[in-house]
Amino acid sequence: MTTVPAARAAAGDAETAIRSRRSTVRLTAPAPGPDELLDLLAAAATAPDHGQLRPWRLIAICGNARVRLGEAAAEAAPTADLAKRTAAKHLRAPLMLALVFQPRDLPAIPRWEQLAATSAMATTLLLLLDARGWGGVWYGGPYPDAPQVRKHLGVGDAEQLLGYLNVGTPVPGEAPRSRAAADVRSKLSWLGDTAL
Ligand SMILES: Cc1cc2nc3c(=O)[nH]c(=O)nc-3n(C[C@H](O)[C@H](O)[C@H](O)COP(=O)(O)O)c2cc1C
Repeated sequence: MTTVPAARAAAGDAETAIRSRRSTVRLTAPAPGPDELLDLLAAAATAPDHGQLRPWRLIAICGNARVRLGEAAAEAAPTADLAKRTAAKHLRAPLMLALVFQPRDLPAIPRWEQLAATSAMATTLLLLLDARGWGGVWYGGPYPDAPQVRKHLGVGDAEQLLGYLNVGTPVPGEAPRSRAAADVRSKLSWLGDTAL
């Protein structure tokens, strides 16, 4: 049985991990391998999820597969310059995790709840990566809805690409970015007696 002090210590660890997490843009090799990724994913899949639908899947893209995906995305760019920049964006991390949303048509669990569950899983995964010393950042694109990208990744008609989690090792020597505390006072209102 977990004792109260032990539970408090664990909560402290979790809070420290949450408060210190930052997205890492500058990433290098290595990235977590298949076994560690599955382990992390199993932990991330514990995020709140109405009905435990897990309405998502990930496609891990590494090595030359990033080049080929970059070429497919570049086809969607309107200019040659943007095409070049788009292709380069696929080489910024050793591992890209394409996040594919798979909503199901269920009256009791609307699409927005399934999207929220998917987002909760993704942010939990980023937090776990950060806590283990890996770096990660969520990008919405490039061109997640482009037919070339969808076809290349095999995104089905009923699915939606929610961008990529770029994953790898934070570039050594970069100072951790500090974070200004958010002023959330205007974000919380109460109804009822606050003397709890
Ligand atoms: C769904 C989603 C998509 C995002 N897409 C982009 C993006 O395309 N480009 C970008 O610079 N940041 C994007 N961000 C923001 C970064 O992932 C990151 O959260 C932001 O840079 C703040 O850094 P922090 O997580 O350390 O606070 C996205 C975030 C989310 C949740």
